[in-house]
Amino acid sequence: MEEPDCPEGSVPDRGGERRTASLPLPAAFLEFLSENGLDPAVYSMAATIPRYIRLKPGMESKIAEIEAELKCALDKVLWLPGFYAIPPEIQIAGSKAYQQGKIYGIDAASGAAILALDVRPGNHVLDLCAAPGAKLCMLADTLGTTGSLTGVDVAKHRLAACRTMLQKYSLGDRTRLFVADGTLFSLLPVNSRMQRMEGSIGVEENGSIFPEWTSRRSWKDRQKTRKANANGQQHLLAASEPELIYYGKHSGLVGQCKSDVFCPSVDDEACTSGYDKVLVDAECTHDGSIKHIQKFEFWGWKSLDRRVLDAERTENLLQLQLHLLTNGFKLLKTGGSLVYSTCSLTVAQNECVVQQFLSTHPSADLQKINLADNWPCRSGGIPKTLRFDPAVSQTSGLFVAKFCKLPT
Ligand SMILES: C[S@@+](CC[C@H](N)C(=O)[O-])C[C@H]1O[C@@H](n2cnc3c(N)ncnc32)[C@H](O)[C@@H]1O
Repeated sequence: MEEPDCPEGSVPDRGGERRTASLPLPAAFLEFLSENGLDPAVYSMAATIPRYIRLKPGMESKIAEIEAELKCALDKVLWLPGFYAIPPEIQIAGSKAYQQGKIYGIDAASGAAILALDVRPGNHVLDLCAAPGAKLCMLADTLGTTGSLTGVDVAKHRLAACRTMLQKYSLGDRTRLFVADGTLFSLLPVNSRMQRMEGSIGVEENGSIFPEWTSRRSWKDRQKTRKANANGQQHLLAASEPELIYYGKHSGLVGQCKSDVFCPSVDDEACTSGYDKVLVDAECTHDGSIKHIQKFEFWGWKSLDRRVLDAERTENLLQLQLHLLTNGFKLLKTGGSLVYSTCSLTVAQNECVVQQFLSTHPSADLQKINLADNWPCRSGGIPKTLRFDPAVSQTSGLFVAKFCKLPT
C-alpha cells in the first residue's frame, strides 16, 4: 500500500503560499492551514458552492410546489439519488417544506458517505457520532421498515436534537439513541442479540421491562437532571454508562428486559451478533466544511482558536478519532462494513488515522467504493479512500474510507 506522508503532530509547512480568502481568516487559522498544506482560497468559495437538500422519499411529486415556495429551481444531483442543489443564499429553515419534513438540509458529500455504507433492509446499523443527525435521518430512511438503527453521541443536548429530527421526519420507529462515549460504547443491536436469547424475552425477575416510549421521564431521571442543572452540568458529557434518551416502537426494545438491553458485549460476541453496518463520522476540526468555518464570522474568530486550533485538543482529537474507529470496528459483525468519515481536509485526521488503524487490525480490509466511480471526488492519499474537495466537487469537504471485517 502506498503510504501517506503522515506527520507526527503536525505536517510540514508548504512555504508561505498563502492567498487571501474573501473571509477575514485569522492568522492562527491561516497558520493551521499552512501547516496542513491546505489552500485558504477554498474559503472564498462559500458563495459559489450550492446548498444541498434531500427530498424525503415519496415527495418527488411535490417538486414544483417546493420550487415555488423556495423561489428557486431544484437542480437534480445526477450522481446522488434524491439530492438537489439550490443556490447557497436560499434559506430553507423558514419554509413549509422544511417544517413539514418534506426536505432535509444535508450536503451531497455526506449523502455519498451514507451511500458508501450500502445499508440494506434488515440491517442493524450503528451511527457512533450521530448528532446533530443529518446522516442518521438518511440512514433511517434507507433502512426502511426492517432492521434497526442505533445512534450514539457523547453530547446529550446534541443527541436530543437528533431525537427532534427523527420525530419531525417520522423516522424514529426503528431507532434508539444513547448518550455515550463512542470509544467505550459496547451494546449490541437488540434484535440480533434477542434472536439468540429466545425464551428469555420479557421474563425479568427483578428488573423492569421497556414500555412503549413516552417523553414523560421518571422521577429518578428528573432528579438526576435537576442535580446536574444545579451543578451547572446540564451539557455534561456522557458518563461511563450509556443513557437511553429515545427508542422507537419497532426498535426492538419494547417488551425487553432492561438488564438484557444494557448488557455490554463480551469478547468476540460482536463478530456474530454485532452491527451489519457502522458509521464513524468522527469529531474533527471541521476545516473542510466551508459553511461551518464561515459561521465563525458571527461566533467570533476567537472561538475558532479554542474550538478548532488548540494544539492540545488537536492532539487528543487524533487519538479520539482512532479510538472511535477502533471501537466502531469492534462492534461490527464479521462480513459487515464500516465507513469512517471526517469533514477535515488534513492528512493527520484522515489518512494517518486510517493507516494507524490498519496497521493494528489485520481483519480490517480497506474497500473500494464502487459507486464512487461516478462521484465528483478523487482518491485520498491511500488508494481506495476518497476525498471530496470543495473546489472540485462543489460540495463540502469530506474524507471517506470504507472497511470490511474479515473472518479471523
Ligand atoms: C462531525 S459531528 C457528527 C455529525 C453527524 N454524523 C451528522 O451527520 O449530523 C461529530 C459528533 O461527534 C460527537 N463526539 C465527540 N466525541 C465523541 C465521543 N467520544 N463519542 C461519541 N460521540 C462523540 C460530537 O458531539 C459531534 O456531535
